[in-house]
Amino acid sequence: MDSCSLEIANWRNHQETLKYQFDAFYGERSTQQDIYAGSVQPILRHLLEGQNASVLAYGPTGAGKTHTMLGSPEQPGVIPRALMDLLQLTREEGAEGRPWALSVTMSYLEIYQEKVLDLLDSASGDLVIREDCRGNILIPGLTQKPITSFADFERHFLPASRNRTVGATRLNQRSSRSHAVLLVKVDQRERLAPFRQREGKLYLIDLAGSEDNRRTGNKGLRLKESGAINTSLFVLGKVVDALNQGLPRVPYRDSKLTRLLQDSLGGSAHSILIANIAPERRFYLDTVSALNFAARSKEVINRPFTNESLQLHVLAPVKLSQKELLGPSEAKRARGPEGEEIGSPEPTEAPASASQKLSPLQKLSSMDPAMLERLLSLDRLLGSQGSQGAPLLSTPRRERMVLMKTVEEKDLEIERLKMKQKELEAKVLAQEAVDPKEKENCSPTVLRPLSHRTVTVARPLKKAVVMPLQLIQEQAASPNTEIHILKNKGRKRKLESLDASEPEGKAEDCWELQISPELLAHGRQKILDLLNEGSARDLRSLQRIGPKKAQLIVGWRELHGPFSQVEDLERVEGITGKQMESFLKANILGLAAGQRCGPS
Ligand SMILES: Nc1ncnc2c1ncn2[C@@H]1O[C@H](COP(=O)(O)OP(=O)(O)OP(=O)(O)O)[C@@H](O)[C@H]1O
Repeated sequence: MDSCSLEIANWRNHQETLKYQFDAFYGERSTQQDIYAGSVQPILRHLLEGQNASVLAYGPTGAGKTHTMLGSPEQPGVIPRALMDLLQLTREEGAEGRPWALSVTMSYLEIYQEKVLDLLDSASGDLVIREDCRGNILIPGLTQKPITSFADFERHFLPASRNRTVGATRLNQRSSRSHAVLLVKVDQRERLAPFRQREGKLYLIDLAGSEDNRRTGNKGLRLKESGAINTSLFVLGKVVDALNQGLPRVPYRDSKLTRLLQDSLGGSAHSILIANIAPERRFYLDTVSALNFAARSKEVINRPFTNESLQLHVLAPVKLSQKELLGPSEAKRARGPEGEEIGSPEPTEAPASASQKLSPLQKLSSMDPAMLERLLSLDRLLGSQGSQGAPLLSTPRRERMVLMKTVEEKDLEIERLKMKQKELEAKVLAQEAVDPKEKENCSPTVLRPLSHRTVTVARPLKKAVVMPLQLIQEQAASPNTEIHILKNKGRKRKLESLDASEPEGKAEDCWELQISPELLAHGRQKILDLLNEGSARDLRSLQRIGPKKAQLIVGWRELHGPFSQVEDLERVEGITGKQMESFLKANILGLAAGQRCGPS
């Protein structure tokens, strides 16, 4: 329609059209330069402000993502153009006499079948993705090559690109079978006081294409790859939806791709999504799906911020004494045998005079920013509560550390209690699923939000264990009866015998106790058959399986083959061990209840 919108026929209703509004729309006549200059180039300057940026090419297989990102020698794409400009910018900004010294490094990786592989070091194995205390995503062990010129970049990038996994499918002779991620880091160091440091990260991502395997003709390995690609793109969609809906849990960890992009999706980056679409009729549904995804992604609001810190050696020029830094007792330990201050050529000044010379910022600069932030918020909290005494920030470092440790421990304890709470909630819900009548009897407090409850809400759970226990109660009524139960020990299931005189609470925890071993085995087999043979729709008939989980299960099955036991569900990305257990319990108890209420 115009440079920001497009309109396509609505396949559901031929009288209507679907209209999409984007920041930019590039038609068939657009050139690589149009896309780069119009949408990508403007974000590069943010890297020099210490902010992150990312560009993702998304779309169905064969629609031109690699062409857009890499291009050809005649029509270079986003990656070579961005690198050329960024290196030029950093040379200008980092020139002698300018306030900041700049350096650029590059890393290049692919996510292939949920493995993170270093393309600059083909010998490296699957790398782990971690998050630091400030929420930055890191990949320890990933190669970083310093680059100062475009020739440097090409020297590393071109051979590494050949390491990328590609393969022929019916729709693309050189189809990318992995998500390729080029990471370019710009580090800045201020040449004069206060010697600030900044880091800006640029992710340039060529995503693997979503694939309809009926059309790609994928089989064997291609089908497995396709399963991994579709699952991770599905999770990407889930993340975008969760961000749009403001859900408390965004499932970043459900795939390597979204985990890696955690600080670029709804995080601190300037993000651009390029949705590649193919205008041919046979790609119509792929086009609608890519446009819908792009429209949803456009709603995500990122909040870019500057990654800035102060260099530690800044403390020497301001003559900060060891005592100021460490507190009196640690300063003593840090002194040499003659009492001279280690690492300080200047004579020691009295703490009072030293501190008078320091601005508050300089004093705080010695601290880990995360800790500083927490201390500030604690100080604010104490202030708002009218607490007496010195604020935390002016207590000596050692005491501060002790206080921080206590706070951390309390946090961990709260987290542990929250987990316990969730576990109990899951049990209550499982029980409700089994016996709706009991649900009516349950106290309404069971469904109150977490914050309104105390941590000991086990009582409704106890009350909810009614129907399936009948069998046990019958058996327990006869003295000296031994009941066989299946007890969870780690992942191994062990047959143990439990004396009927076991305390009631223990019997309650072992829900398998509530049904006969035959019924249990039958239920497990029925669920396993459904997991292996059911369509996404069939899977939704299971308790605790919604449309998204059903899709994840189908994706996993495509990738890894049939489940050998129900517990394998835990291996599906996005399904935790706890969820698997609560799934097993709800379904088996549900089946058992069905059998008991049946015509027999
Ligand atoms: N705008 C374009 N101009 C010229 N050729 C193009 C254009 N877009 C794509 N192509 C060509 O179409 C073919 C498929 O494109 P490409 O490999 O970039 O698709 P893709 O979306 O990356 O696919 P996959 O997801 O399977 O990796 C390539 O041969 C590419 O050169």
